[in-house]
Amino acid sequence: PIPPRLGVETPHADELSVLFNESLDKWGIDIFRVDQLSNQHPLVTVVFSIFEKRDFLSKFRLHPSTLVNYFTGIEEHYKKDNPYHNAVHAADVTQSTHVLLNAASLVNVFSDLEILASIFACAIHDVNHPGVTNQFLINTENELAIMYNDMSVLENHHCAVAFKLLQEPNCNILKHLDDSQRKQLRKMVIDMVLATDMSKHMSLLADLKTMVETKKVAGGCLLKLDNYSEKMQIMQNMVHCADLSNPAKPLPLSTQWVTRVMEEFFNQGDREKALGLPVSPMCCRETANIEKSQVSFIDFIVHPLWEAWTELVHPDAEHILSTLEQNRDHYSELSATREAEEQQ
Ligand SMILES: COc1ccc(/C(C)=N/OCCC(=O)N2CCOCC2)cc1OC1CCCC1
Ligand SMILES: [Mg+2]
Ligand SMILES: [Zn+2]
Repeated sequence: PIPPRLGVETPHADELSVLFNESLDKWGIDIFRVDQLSNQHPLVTVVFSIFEKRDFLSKFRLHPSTLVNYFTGIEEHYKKDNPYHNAVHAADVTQSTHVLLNAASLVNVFSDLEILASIFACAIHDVNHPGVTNQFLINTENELAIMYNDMSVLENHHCAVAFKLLQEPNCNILKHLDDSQRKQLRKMVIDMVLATDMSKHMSLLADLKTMVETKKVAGGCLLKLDNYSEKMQIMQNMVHCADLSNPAKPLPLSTQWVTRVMEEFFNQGDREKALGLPVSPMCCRETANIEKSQVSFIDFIVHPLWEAWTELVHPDAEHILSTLEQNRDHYSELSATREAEEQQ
């Protein structure tokens, strides 16, 4: 059967293709609307449309039905009842990275294979996420923590599931890549997905800052990226930025992500309480201060990262950084009024 032009069968195909024509390359596309219009296949349609737009089907001789088959399998392995870590988040991170790759100062920096690897990594980066953190899996001696010896447990699992699925019948989208390309892609995808483990955040950011400093010295051109590790550093930070981009999106999108991530945290807190385990930070639905947590998350993690990224790709990400700063002030004002109310 010939796959539909958007990769998915939906009664809203016309509306969805208008939305993509207008906003697939834009920061702040309403990814929740993509989820609705695509009949709850946001990841398949986002990946398929980005690959079409970048002409990857012909560049890498990807077969449309194999592509739809594989990413439908991946999408099905994202747990629909996770409030946050579901296929909509994967579609969001994938589309966000697609936009970041279009920065003027990144043109000609990455090869087509590196771009394919980045988009692929985003699409699979949280596949089969159980809706709890690495720490929870470690504390409960979950079979995944035993399997991966407590090291980047979730991120190792996401990679393994994604590459195992490639071996299913009619799923091998990389069939027509040569062995060297396939080996390079596999290594790049693993390097990027493992870098989405929040425990790597501080070292990733430190390296990014160093690169920005030296780049400034080297007259600001990014073309100096000749070795693998420097290029991979940029790709890892790009995917990490996309993974932490919720607070830098237009407020109506950002607030929906906050509600979803808190719901997932609170579910974990409920389970920790039921197991007699100490409840993790921000996971107690009785005591959590949602706005306050977002303000510190932005101040200590997200803003420093986006500040460094914005400097690296100056001036292409200025509007993203200013949206982040506006949103931060919004949460800060909300948290102040909430505190004032609680005083009365
Ligand atoms: C929209 O809000 C958030 C979005 C993303 C994240 C994080 C930390 N993403 O990190 C990458 C994925 C990851 O490793 N996680 C996923 C979340 O749980 C920890 C492990 C945290 C967010 O808000 C938190 C912090 C302040 C109140 C709740
Ligand atoms: Mg993750
Ligand atoms: Zn993620």
